Amino acid sequence: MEDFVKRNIGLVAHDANKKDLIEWCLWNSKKLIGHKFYSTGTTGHMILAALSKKHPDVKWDFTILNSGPLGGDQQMGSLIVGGSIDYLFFFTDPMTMQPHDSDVRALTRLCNVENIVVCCNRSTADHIISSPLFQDATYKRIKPDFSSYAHRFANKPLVEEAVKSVIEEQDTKQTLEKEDTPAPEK
Ligand SMILES: O=C(CO)COP(=O)(O)O
Repeated sequence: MEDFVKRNIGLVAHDANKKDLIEWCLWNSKKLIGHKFYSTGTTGHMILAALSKKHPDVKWDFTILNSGPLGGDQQMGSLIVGGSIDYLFFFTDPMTMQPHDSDVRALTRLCNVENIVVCCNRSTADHIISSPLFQDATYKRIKPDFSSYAHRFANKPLVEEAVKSVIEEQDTKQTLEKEDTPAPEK
């Protein structure tokens, strides 16, 4: 038998998709045993309850974050950037505008920044969990190299130039402000 490869899996679903994700987890529950899970608040509590009911003897390893609209999506994003998540199963609702839409977009964007596996619907989730790569210890995701972006100001003359122009701009502004100030009455 192949060695078990423990994955770090994010689980999130919008309200209209929670039933779908719970069903999917139950359907794949045997394949999910032994992995580590991170989930937004409401989704996480519901999935953990369902899995615990189906497998009362299994000790599920769940870290439950805040509810999505209360910062949970951002916490998940932070975990992704920190390298703690390998897969994100995020069943999104295509029909309802979310109050935290900016967080949702930021979360999916960070998956692409880090090149982690992400899917937003059940069919794709089926394909991912059935992929041989899901249990292939030799597969290593390519971590995109953004070092040239991160260090774009590392060039010393460039930094000095930027700082100098900010200071000059401020000096000019202050001089103009002084000129505009009415002279104090005698
Ligand atoms: O809103 C969500 C994802 O954007 C999910 O949050 P909950 O799991 O707390 O419902």
